[in-house]
Amino acid sequence: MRIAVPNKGRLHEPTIDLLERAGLHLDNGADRKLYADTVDPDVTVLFARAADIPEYVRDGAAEVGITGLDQVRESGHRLAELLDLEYGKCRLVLAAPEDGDIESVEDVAGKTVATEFPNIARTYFDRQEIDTDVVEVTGATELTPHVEMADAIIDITSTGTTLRVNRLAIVDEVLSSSVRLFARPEVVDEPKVAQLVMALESVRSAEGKRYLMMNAPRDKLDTVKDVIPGLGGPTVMDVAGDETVAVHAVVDERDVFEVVSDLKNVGASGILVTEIERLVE
Ligand SMILES: Nc1ncnc2c1ncn2[C@@H]1O[C@H](COP(=O)(O)OP(=O)(O)OP(=O)(O)O)[C@@H](O)[C@H]1O
Ligand SMILES: O=P(O)(O)OC[C@H]1O[C@H](OP(=O)(O)OP(=O)(O)O)[C@H](O)[C@@H]1O
Ligand SMILES: [Mg+2]
Repeated sequence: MRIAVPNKGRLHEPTIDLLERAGLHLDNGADRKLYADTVDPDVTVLFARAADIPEYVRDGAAEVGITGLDQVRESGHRLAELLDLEYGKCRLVLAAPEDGDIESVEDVAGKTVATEFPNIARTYFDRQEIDTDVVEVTGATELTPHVEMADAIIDITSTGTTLRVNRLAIVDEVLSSSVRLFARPEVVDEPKVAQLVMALESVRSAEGKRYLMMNAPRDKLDTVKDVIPGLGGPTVMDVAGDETVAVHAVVDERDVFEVVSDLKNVGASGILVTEIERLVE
């Protein structure tokens, strides 16, 4: 199985990090190569531009790909979405100069809109039957209204800083995007693909969770159990001697602060809090 992942830019590192945490360690020195082997002899990682990944997958150069939903929509290819990986969150918006007279989508009729996403833009305007001239640019889209190249833009925003700095206001949201795992429809049932989905899901399930281990007096076990907010009941193990048991549990990271002091108060000792790499549910 070949997995196409972004070769650079903001999506590169979190994607490599996710694959690593999923246990698919990439060969050393993978960073500057075009592809990398992994610990699994049947899995290779291909590095491609985020915008080209849908084409790699459609074409069969890779079975699956990891890239933004915006890129898949822009490509127009029909790919199966297997997982929302929930990073690279951004919105594609229609924006226009703050002090101009474009306040709704209808105001863009007969005007020019610059974008890196011409296919998404045309579909968006066609659906609303708004006749607009879409001009394709490959970056710095926010500049175009200031140099009379365009009256409005369709571009990515996340914090809103770039729009604000360029005195552009959001007129409408075109698409809400995040990074997804995509596959060619024909391969979705292949065992290797299912294995990858499970591995990536297990990393996501472990995020924000901690593993608690402690000793507790056997006669306090019920109170200890009451204090632990459960993802299922805790695991209880006998330890040498009759009076003490070991208790293990998975808890939400945001509960740890309170739970640990509660546990201490009800008699637990030797409390350990550790990170969880993966959680297969
Ligand atoms: N500001 C942002 N916040 C969150 N996600 C973003 C942002 N900009 C882009 N993305 C997501 O990252 C994807 C890749 O963006 P892009 O191709 O522009 O690469 P980049 O990371 O910006 O690097 P470069 O522009 O230097 O090539 C986009 O398709 C989108 O899904
Ligand atoms: O709402 P904000 O947080 O300001 O983010 C939005 C900006 O981020 C992206 O640009 P990027 O930084 O990737 O530069 P690029 O134009 O070179 O892709 C995007 O094209 C916007 O310009
Ligand atoms: Mg960018």
